[in-house]
Amino acid sequence: MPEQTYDLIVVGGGTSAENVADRAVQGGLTAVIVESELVGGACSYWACMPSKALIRAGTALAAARRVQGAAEAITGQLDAMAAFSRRDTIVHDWSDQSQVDWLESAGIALVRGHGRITGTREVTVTAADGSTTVLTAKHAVALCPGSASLMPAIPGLAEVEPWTSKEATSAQVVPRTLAIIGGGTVATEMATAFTALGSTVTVIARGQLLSGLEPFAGELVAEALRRDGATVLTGVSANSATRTLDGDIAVILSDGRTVTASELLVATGRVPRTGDLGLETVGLPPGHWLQVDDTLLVQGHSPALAGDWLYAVGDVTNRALLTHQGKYQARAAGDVIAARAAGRRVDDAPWGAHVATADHSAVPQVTFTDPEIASVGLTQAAAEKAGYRIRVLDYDLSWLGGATVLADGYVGHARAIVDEDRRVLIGVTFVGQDVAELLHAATIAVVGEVPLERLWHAVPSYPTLSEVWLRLLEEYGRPTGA
Ligand SMILES: Cc1cc2nc3c(=O)[nH]c(=O)nc-3n(C[C@H](O)[C@H](O)[C@H](O)COP(=O)(O)OP(=O)(O)OC[C@H]3O[C@@H](n4cnc5c(N)ncnc54)[C@H](O)[C@@H]3O)c2cc1C
Ligand SMILES: NC(=O)c1ccc[n+]([C@@H]2O[C@H](COP(=O)([O-])OP(=O)(O)OC[C@H]3O[C@@H](n4cnc5c(N)ncnc54)[C@H](O)[C@@H]3O)[C@@H](O)[C@H]2O)c1
Repeated sequence: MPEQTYDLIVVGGGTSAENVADRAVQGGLTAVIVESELVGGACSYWACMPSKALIRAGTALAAARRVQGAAEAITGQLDAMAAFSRRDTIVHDWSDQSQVDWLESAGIALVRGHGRITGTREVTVTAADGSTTVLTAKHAVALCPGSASLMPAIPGLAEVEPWTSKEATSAQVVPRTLAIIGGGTVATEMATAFTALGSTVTVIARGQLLSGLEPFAGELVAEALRRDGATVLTGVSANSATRTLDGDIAVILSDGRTVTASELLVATGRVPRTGDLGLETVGLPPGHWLQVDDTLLVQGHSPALAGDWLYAVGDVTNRALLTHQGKYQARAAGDVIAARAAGRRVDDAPWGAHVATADHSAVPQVTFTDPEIASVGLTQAAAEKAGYRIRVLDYDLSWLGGATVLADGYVGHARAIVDEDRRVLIGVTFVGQDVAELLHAATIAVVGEVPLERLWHAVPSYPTLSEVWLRLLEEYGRPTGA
């Protein structure tokens, strides 16, 4: 059985893993990544990139339709096959060669196969042909196995073999009719994509759409999906599923209705890929999310965890299931692993170089529906629950000169949450066409705890959507200088 030794072993080869390894190597360590499928992970091949590629054809067309003069030039239909082809190019036809080349250029070793912890600082990799390699880490092991689709225990569901996000994002045909169970990010984004591609879509959501965000976000998205021909059912659950004689899937709802569709997508959240990771060998329960501290060290009471050697990064921590947030955690983890290995000072105070402080209070997210949703920090409800003394600022984006120029009949809304005790922003949400690129300014304001008085000096250009910043400040009231 071959054996290899590295300073750092990273299990999983997604975006989080790549960034942990890269930072550790830049910090002077040797690192190996263990990957059982495609280097680059979910984001590149089954999640962010293909889903955004599928959505883009529809939103580009819709944007042109909203500009008199441009709309007249649209004489044909959206070409779904061409959209699939563009998606295939964007995911490199599911080849990870370019990412493998990048690993090599970054000085990171790769072992293909399924990794399992088999002891303290030890990972055994089983390759596709059954052969095994034992890897030993001098300093640390970082677990980055990501997450998988949650399949709820609905009678008949497994038997009808529904799509998960993986089948939806890699689809090669447009289903005539598509039912979607779930009302979160995947459900609303895929409803947006497949409605534009030509499916007749029915969303089955047990609550309101996008219930973790400001309520107006889900309401505007539901309104837009209905306008575009989708059916959005809220406050109903799927009780069972079955195949009909003609091969369709029938979903029986809690209110007695039946939704029949040629495909069914289940988009009800994620589970950690920790069931077969060897966690039991170090006293951790398999199948659970991994608890970490802000330096991404796995928390637990087992003596096998002594010596600060086991880290977890990305979805598996259940902190914020987003590519950019996993990469942020990874930069901190890679740097702190290198610092601890070299006996250098660890900068673990809040907002220090070696901690993922933003996970708690400033997570940005764009939901690529039409209208888009861009949000960071706390919603009004979350801020109230956390006990902040807040003021809520609302503004209708359609009143902006920038919106008037951007699109005829622009629909959108902004909300900012002010912490009245510190007079800083703790949450911002924008909903509307092209608001994604507004988000980073909000993230900087929240992370930087920029006083409202200073924000008056950040002058937005006219006529752009960013003038919403001025309007929100005016809603709050201009400082008098008295
Ligand atoms: C449909 C969809 C769309 C999304 N869109 C966005 C978006 O637009 N923006 C955004 O920020 N986030 C988005 N996300 C979330 C984003 O995809 C994840 O947060 C991100 O991919 C997580 O990265 P990760 O490195 O933690 O895990 P992953 O990317 O899942 O990587 C884990 C890797 O580990 C490998 N692996 C697992 N176990 C083992 C093992 N034992 N041995 C060897 N290898 C193993 C897997 O094969 C996989 O390649 C989306 C998610 C979905 C489902
Ligand atoms: N643009 C983006 O950044 C983007 C896009 C897609 C996914 N993601 C990430 O991927 C993660 C997974 O997305 P998701 O949409 O699967 O999860 P989610 O948590 O966003 O939504 C899950 C939905 O399923 C519903 N649900 C849960 N259990 C159910 C059940 N038993 N029956 C019926 N409904 C049920 C919930 O009420 C919720 O509406 C998210 O956390 C998100 O951060 C991000």
